[in-house]
Order: sequence, then structure tokens, then C-alpha cells
Amino acid sequence: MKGIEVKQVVKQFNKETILDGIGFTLEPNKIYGLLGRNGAGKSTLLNILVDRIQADSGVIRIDGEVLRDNDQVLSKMFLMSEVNLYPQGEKVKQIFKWTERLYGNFNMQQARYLAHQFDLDLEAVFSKLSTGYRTIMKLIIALSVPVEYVFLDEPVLGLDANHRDIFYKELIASYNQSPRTFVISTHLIEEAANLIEHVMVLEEGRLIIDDDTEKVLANAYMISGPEQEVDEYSEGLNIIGSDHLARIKANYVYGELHERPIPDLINIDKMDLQTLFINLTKAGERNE
Ligand SMILES: Nc1ncnc2c1ncn2[C@@H]1O[C@H](COP(=O)(O)OP(=O)(O)OP(=O)(O)O)[C@@H](O)[C@H]1O
Repeated sequence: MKGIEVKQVVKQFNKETILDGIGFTLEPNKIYGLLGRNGAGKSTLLNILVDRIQADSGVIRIDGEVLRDNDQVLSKMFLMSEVNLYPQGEKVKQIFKWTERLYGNFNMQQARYLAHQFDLDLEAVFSKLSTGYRTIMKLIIALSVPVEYVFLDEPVLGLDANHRDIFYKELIASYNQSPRTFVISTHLIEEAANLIEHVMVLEEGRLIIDDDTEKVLANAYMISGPEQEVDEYSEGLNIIGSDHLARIKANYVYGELHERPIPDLINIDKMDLQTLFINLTKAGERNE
């Protein structure tokens, strides 16, 4: 089977359970969004997927083969993350060459093109780059390595709005040119929402959403109007949060609506991914 299969992955740090029996599959050539509050375990999960951190239990298979200590499957994957693995004193162009030697292949033409798009100086020394440009260099490498599975952990960290825009466009262009699987962990949900075909939300050690974005959003509603009418109509629905604005109330609902007609004073709008995420993951805070 092509793709990544994750079964019952458990990870604890200092007796605290970070991943509590996580299971999901990643299909070939799809763009996934991995969402979760700070400390939810996104980086831990991505590091487990590339065997940089070992899970306490569970099984991960890449194209049908077990991941653990398997160099052959590891060469199909790349994790771009915060960690600076690159030789600090080297120039950008030397780091590109170093990556080419490491992977046996590298799309140097693509890397040079992207460096030009982002205005990254190939002669610059890595350690002297600004925070944003360090991220840019790592992104360029992630988009130019010849792998089937690319994991991007907070790929736009430190990037200004223009550079983020370039990144989103170039990611799509690169994906269209050479389809592969991407998993993007990000807090900038609104910006990334259009890229993400499939959304995974990590909360308290579990995946509370793992579905196609379109399907998820098709069930996400904001019901607004006078408080009493809104509450009456919302009864029996899966309310995940609410807001008040003067005498108007909005209930956020994730799930199916009633089949009966919508009362005159009630407005029903679709919720965007960020609003859905905020309301779904606020619940944990209330229970603390
Ligand atoms: N090496 C480690 N030793 C101990 N605890 C760790 C270690 N790595 C991560 N943790 C803890 O595991 C939890 C999850 O961390 P992780 O970095 O995976 O979260 P995240 O979802 O990526 O967060 P953020 O969005 O803030 O980057 C945190 O509570 C963190 O403190």
C-alpha cells in the first residue's frame, strides 16, 4: 500500500501523555494540515514520523514498510523544522550542494529559482541570515529535495506577509509540477486554509478531526440572531461555542442542522476553519 499508516502511537514525556494512541493514514499526493494549540504535540508527532523521536508504542508504516531504523523508507521523507541542522558557517549555495550530496539528488534549478523569488542571496553565510531568511532557506531545501513525503513544521515562522504569500504560491506550483504528500503544521490557519485538502486537529493527545477540509467545513455553522431564538433553534445540535454581540447571539455548531425550516429571525452562515478550530480547541481550556 502506498502512503503512511500510523497505528496506536503513544508518546509520553516525563509521565505526561502527549500522544494518546494516535492513528491515521496519509495518502499519496495530498496536502494535509496538522493543527493544534501550543504544546499539543504536533512537532513531536512529525519527529516521530521521520524516526527522529521514537514513540513508546505503536506502529508506523511507510508504503507498507515499518519505519523504525529503516534507511530506505527514511530517504522518502523530509522534515523541515526549527532545528538548525545545517553547517552554520557555510554559504547558502554550499548548503544546497551539501543537501544534494546527502540525498543523492536535489532539484538545484528549483532551489535557484526559489532563491530568486524570495531574494535570497546564494553567497550569504547561513549563520548571518535573519530569522526569516533562515526559514526561507530551509523551505527552499524542503521544496527541492526529491522525496515523496514532505513535513513542514511551522513553515512560515518569522516570514513577513509578502514572503508568506510567495511561499503559499510556490508550494502549490511545486505540488502541481510534482505531486507529493505534504503535512503542514501551522498556527496561521486562515492563510493556509486554502492549501489544506485534509485537516487533522490534535487536542489532548488525540486527533479530534481527521477529514477532508471540504467535508469538515460543510458541517461547520454559525447560527446567529436574538438570543432566545438562537438558543431555541440550537437545542439538540452540537454546539461547540458561542459569542455575544449586544443582543445578538451566535452559536457555533459542528454537525448536522435540523431538517425543519429555519425561523425568520435566525441567520445561518458557514464557519471558517480558524473559527472552527478556535471553538473546538477552547473546550479543553474550559475543562482545566
Ligand atoms: N524532549 C522533550 N522532553 C520533554 N518534554 C517535551 C520534549 N519535547 C516536547 N515536550 C513536551 O511535549 C509537549 C508537546 O510539544 P510539541 O513541541 O510537540 O508541541 P507543538 O504542538 O509542536 O507545540 P507548538 O505549537 O507550541 O510548537 C509539550 O508539553 C512539550 O513541553
